[in-house]
Amino acid sequence: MHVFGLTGGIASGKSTVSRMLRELGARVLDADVIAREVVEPGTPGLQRIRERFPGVVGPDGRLDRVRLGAHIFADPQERAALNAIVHPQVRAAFLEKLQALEAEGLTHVVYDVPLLIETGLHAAMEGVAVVWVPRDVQKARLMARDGLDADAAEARLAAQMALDDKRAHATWVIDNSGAPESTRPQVEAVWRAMLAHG
Ligand SMILES: CC(C)(COP(=O)(O)OP(=O)(O)OC[C@H]1O[C@@H](n2cnc3c(N)ncnc32)[C@H](O)[C@@H]1O)[C@@H](O)C(=O)NCCC(=O)NCCS
Ligand SMILES: Nc1ncnc2c1ncn2[C@@H]1O[C@H](COP(=O)(O)OP(=O)(O)OP(=O)(O)O)[C@@H](O)[C@H]1O
Repeated sequence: MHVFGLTGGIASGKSTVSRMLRELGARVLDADVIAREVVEPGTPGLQRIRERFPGVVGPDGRLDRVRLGAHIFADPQERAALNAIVHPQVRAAFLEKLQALEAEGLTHVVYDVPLLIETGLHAAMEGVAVVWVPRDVQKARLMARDGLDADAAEARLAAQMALDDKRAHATWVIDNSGAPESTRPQVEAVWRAMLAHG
C-alpha cells in the first residue's frame, strides 16, 4: 500500500484539493472526519474529554465543539491535553481504515491531516503534498469562511506551524493562492506522481 500525506493549514484549501483528488479517483482519508468519529456519543474518547474538560458535553450527550474550540485554541497547554486524548484514537482508527482499504485491494491512499507535520506523521508517508497560500490570503479566507474576527483567526493560525515552514517538508507544493482553475492542474500532476509510485 502506498500512503501519501496531504496537508496545509487551516483554510489553505485542503478540502478543495482533497475534492479534486477524489474527482480524479483517489481514495482520501480525512483526519478531521476521523477525529469527529472518535468522539461520537458513547465512545471512550468522549468520556475522557468529559472528565478532562468539564462542561463541554451538552445535555444532548454530544460534544460542544464551539465551546471546546474556544477553550483549546486560546491555551497551548489545554490544546496539548486534548491532543493527547484524541490523537492516539485518530491514529488507531486510521490504521484500521487503512487495513480495510488494503483488504479491498487498493494500492494508493491519500491521508488528509491538518497537523501531519506538527505530529511528525509526515515521516511515515511516501510523499507529502502541502497546500500553500500566503498568510494574508489564508487569514482572509479563514475569516470569511468561519465568520471569525481578526483576533480569533490569528489564534487559530498561531496554533499551527506556518505554511511557509511546512513547505520545507513537502514533496509537492500545491499553490492554491490563485483561482481553483489554476490549482486543478497542479493537483492532477501530484496525483500522477503518486500513481507513479509502485
Ligand atoms: C477543538 C475542536 C473540538 C473544534 O472543532 P471544530 O468543529 O470547530 O473544528 P474542526 O474539528 O473542523 O477543525 C478545523 C481545523 O482546526 C484545526 N485544528 C483542529 N484541532 C487542532 C489542534 N488540536 N491543534 C491545531 N489545530 C487544530 C485544523 O486545521 C482543522 O482542520 C476539534 O478541532 C478537535 O477535536 N480537535 C482536536 C483533534 C485534532 O487535533 N484534530 C485535527 C486533526 S487530527
Ligand atoms: N483557489 C481558491 N480561491 C478562492 N477561494 C478558495 C480557493 N480555495 C479555497 N477557497 C475557499 O477558502 C476557504 C478554505 O478552503 P478549504 O475549506 O478548502 O480549506 P481547508 O484547508 O480544507 O480548511 P480546514 O483545514 O480549515 O478545513 C473556503 O471558504 C474555500 O471556499
